[in-house]
Amino acid sequence: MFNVPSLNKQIGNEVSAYVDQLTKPAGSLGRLEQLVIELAEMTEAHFPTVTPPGVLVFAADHGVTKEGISAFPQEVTAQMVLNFVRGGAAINVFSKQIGASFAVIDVGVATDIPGEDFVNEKVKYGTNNFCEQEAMTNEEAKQALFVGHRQAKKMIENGIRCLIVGEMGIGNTTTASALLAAISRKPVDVLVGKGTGISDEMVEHKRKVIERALALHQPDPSAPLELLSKIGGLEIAAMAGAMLAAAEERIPILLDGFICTTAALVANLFHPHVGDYMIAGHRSQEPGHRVALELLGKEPLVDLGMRLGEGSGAAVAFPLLQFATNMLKMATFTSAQVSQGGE
Ligand SMILES: O=C(O)c1ccc[n+]([C@@H]2O[C@H](COP(=O)([O-])O)[C@@H](O)[C@H]2O)c1
Ligand SMILES: Cc1cc2nc[nH]c2cc1C
Repeated sequence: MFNVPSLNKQIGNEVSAYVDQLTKPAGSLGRLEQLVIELAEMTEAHFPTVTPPGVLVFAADHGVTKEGISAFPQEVTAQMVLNFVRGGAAINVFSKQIGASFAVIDVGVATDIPGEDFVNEKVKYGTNNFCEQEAMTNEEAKQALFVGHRQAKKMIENGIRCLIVGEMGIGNTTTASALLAAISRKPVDVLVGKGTGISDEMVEHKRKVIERALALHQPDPSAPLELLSKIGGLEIAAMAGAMLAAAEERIPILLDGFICTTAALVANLFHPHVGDYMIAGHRSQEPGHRVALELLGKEPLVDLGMRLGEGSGAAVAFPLLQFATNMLKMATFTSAQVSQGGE
């Protein structure tokens, strides 16, 4: 279904050798050196660039909110979409700062959203409550996946060089925790957290809600579309689709927090090479994020105690990618006539 190329390790080796010729002790720019090599392997460019970046925010609702698992009511999803449209959310401000193209996509908000400055690709008016029935049909999961795929392809055609995938969906830390429990086979209590800010008692209730859903559906991670249809979210499916599209086009993907990284794991179930095109932006406070990052084999660039979502943590980490690529503008020992050190 998806066609993701392998990394170009040869170009990586060539850039690695060039980085060692720059006027600095070998390895002294630390992780930034590794980053520019990874970006070269992804993009097949000796001088990779990540600008301009693009930010896609997928919004959808979750039937499981009926179980009382969030600190906020469901209508906040639609209200925040309007806030994104008007430019008032954190990701709007941060996107402007990093010069990103920005789009917000309704892939499954529970109500109709007035106005036109957003992409209306609604697949369904929110998922069903997965404690009682499947969240959506296989067909709906596939539709949502391809909404994300199309939106990312469009942004890439318009020239973005790095993709940030954000989300908005009240209840989606419950959905992401259920997906991660199915994928990692870890007990729910090590994954589940406070999301938007619930009490310890509510976290305990949230754990039971997720365990009920897992017992009902017995989801199998070797069948990712079924996994999404049983216990997924429409925005999570779309995020996975967007990541698959970016990897197909050799566009680096900068990951955000817990929900985004869970979507990344889902994308990896569709194609094992997608993860090669991902860089973890930040570590979210949600406990499951640590597990998701470990499973993906990624170490985040920053850890600022953030837990917002929307793509905000990735946007904050983005300038580090610019530092990494700009490193290649340094002089070499030869061009600057600086003596090289020995052993
Ligand atoms: O990205 C994260 O790590 C993250 C952690 C906690 C909460 N969120 C955001 O908060 C919402 C989900 O929280 P909740 O409590 O309603 O499940 C959703 O809109 C996410 O964007 C995001
Ligand atoms: C206000 C608010 C903003 C958000 N942005 C992403 N998730 C969110 C959840 C809430 C509640």
